[in-house]
Amino acid sequence: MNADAALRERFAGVSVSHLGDVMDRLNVVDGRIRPIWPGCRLAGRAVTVLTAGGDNRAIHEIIPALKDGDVLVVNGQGVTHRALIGELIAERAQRRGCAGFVLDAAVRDADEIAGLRFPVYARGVIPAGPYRNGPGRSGVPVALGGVVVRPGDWVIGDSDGLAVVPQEEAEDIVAKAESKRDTELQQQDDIRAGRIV
Ligand SMILES: O=C([O-])CC(=O)C(=O)O
Ligand SMILES: [Mg+2]
Repeated sequence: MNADAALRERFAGVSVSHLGDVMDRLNVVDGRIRPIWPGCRLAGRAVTVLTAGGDNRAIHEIIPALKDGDVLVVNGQGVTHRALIGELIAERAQRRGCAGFVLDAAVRDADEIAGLRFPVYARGVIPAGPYRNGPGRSGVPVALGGVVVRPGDWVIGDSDGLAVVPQEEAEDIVAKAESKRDTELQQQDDIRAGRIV
């Protein structure tokens, strides 16, 4: 297993709440960017897109470059009256090994994406389709629900929401989150055994 795959597995084993806690409760994304199907989980490194509201040209352009474990992070200006992606774009990305999408924007084809079990987090769901005119950029730092995401940063999602882990600190942060998880598991045992009342 390469280093990224090993880290991905460790991130998948901790909760987003614990990751937020060990980053001083910062680096947690606006809670209005939600998983679009129940049980959705996500861990991978960011590939970034900045696009005009309601326009997915830059997303189409980046899909063929996606690699195993990438998370596509899109700043779509928070626009929720037009969907930037749907089932077809999702399935193309999934077939390239993409770990999921996170959009500060809306999406569509929610049932079909749930059927793919492809992790997608978005600010909204709406049937209205996108324009494809541009402008857009990729590979730049983007804002995601109040947090800066640079290409290569880790993005972790569970049912509570999303956290962004700076790439330089990934090992340190995941180790602290594992430690917090283990401490709380012990506390849970103590509660169940009546040692903590
Ligand atoms: O039409 C689009 O570009 C978005 C969409 O519904 C899909 O990817 O299935
Ligand atoms: Mg569609």
